[in-house]
Amino acid sequence: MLTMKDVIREGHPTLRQIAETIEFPLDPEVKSLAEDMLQFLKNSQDPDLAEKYELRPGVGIAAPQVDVSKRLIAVHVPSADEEDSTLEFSAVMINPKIISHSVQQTCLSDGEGCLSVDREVPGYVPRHKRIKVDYFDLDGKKQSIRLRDFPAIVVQHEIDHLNGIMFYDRIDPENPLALPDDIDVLG
Ligand SMILES: O=C(O)C[C@@H](Cc1ccccc1)[C@H](O)SCc1ccccc1
Ligand code: NI
Repeated sequence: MLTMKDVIREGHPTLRQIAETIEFPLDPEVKSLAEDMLQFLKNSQDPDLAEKYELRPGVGIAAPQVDVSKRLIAVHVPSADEEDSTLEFSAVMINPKIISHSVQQTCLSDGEGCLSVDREVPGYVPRHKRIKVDYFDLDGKKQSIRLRDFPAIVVQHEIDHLNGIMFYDRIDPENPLALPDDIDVLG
């Protein structure tokens, strides 16, 4: 199982590389890593397992964060409504590509963090409010989905990792708390 010791931290060169496109048929090692990444997120959101294995809670993770420079991400976003246990969005995405997006932007009111960054970096991270993403699933089937708000933010954060981009690269260095016009602040 993946734990925090497998997660590389900022300063490691892999986090600044452009990850390689994954070829099909899928290498069994890639399929196994994908499953481990999704399981890591589920474990990290289980209070008992997170405590037992000292996992930071995560809603997304990209293969470069475990030092595998391939275009593979996992996302596991629980439903926003505590009462409603149905999941909001959970997927392994191979070669994900944002094919269209809204002009309108969004951001989290508390900014963002990263499993590969062991420090607070204050500031708003403007992202597309709505996105259409094409990707391949573990069966090699092409998927095309539309996301908005928090799930969209998570997927953009993870796809950034495939392109060597860290969330703080998107914070305005002159004024981290500046809000672009018409941005929708979440949470
Ligand atoms: O480092 C990662 O890629 C995982 C991040 C992804 C993420 C951070 C900020 C905003 C959206 C996605 C971790 O999930 S950070 C921990 C976390 C947990 C719950 C909600 C937001 C962030
Ligand atoms: Ni991150």
